[in-house]
Amino acid sequence: MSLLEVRDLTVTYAGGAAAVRGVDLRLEAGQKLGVAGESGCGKSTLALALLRLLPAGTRTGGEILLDGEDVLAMKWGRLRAVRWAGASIVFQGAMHSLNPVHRVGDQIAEPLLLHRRATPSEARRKAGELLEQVGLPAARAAGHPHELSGGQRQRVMIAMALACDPMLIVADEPTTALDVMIQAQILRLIERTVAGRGVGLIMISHDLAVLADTCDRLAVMYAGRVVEEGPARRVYADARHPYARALSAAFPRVGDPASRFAPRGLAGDPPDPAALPAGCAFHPRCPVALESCAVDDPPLRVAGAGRRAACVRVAQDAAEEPGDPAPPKEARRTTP
Ligand SMILES: Nc1ncnc2c1ncn2[C@@H]1O[C@H](COP(=O)(O)OP(=O)(O)OP(=O)(O)O)[C@@H](O)[C@H]1O
Repeated sequence: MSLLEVRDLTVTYAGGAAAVRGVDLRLEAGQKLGVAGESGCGKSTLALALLRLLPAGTRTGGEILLDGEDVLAMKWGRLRAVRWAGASIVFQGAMHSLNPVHRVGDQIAEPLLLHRRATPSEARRKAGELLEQVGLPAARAAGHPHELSGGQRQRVMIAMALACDPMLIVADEPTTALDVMIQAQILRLIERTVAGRGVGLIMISHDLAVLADTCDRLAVMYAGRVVEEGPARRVYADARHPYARALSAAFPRVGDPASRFAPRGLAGDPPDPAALPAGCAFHPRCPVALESCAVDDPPLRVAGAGRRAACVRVAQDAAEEPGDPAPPKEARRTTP
């Protein structure tokens, strides 16, 4: 049994925005899965859905099996027990996630008091240990969030996420608000933390390069769907879906002078999730779209060893070259 299995997940906001559409994902214990995509593609919605933190009135469908148990079907009491202890989330802006009026140590101790039935002195001691594990002096526990830098606050968020030894950590743009040096430190901290404990990690970012460097596998989302999924470095270096290829071309590669000349960005904007185009949602922006793409919306299909992509052209090539096909030649020439 996988640590996490997401089956045909759909999320529709009260106003009708279909933010996540039929997402299937799987994560094994100790594995790191990156989820990438442009702003508005549904990454944060997916993260919130995993812990059932979506706003009231949002409709969900499908299954989110965490260690075999469906998060979407859990009774309220069970769900409360699973949050922090089964799965925890690290959000982007730690200043907004931490309570400004409470001491840092008390905030780390709170999940321990609630979920681990720790005594106040045990929880305080553990909070100090957790701070040291994320590279902060235990004495920082006595401080308030405004006394810490952005990077230090993000370390506190990671300490909180670890407090109850969850099986799964979901990190939603954990380093986006930080400068590049601190970003690298926090990424290494997350990697070490996950590796040392064997927990699963889902890391969400618009930055494919960061995910390729940090994660084992990568899922690329577009308009609420996963359009490509596979081993992280291979998806980054040689994406099969035209959107994933455009996204990876938007990030220059160190040591690859040719990539400096790769076209940046994609023409047009992602579609409004409340008014999606017919067929493949990417077809109006796709440089290699066929006529049928305005009608057909292909599912994820095998696109090489351990890889899947949702593009009619990839499916054609996969049929011609079973095993590990090259990306469509025409598409490669015209990378957007
Ligand atoms: N509470 C909400 N009510 C209605 N629509 C929402 C709500 N939250 C998000 N959306 C819409 O759902 C879509 C997906 O948003 P989401 O925040 O999941 O995307 P994202 O990929 O995480 O983007 P970003 O990187 O900008 O955070 C967007 O079109 C967004 O406007």
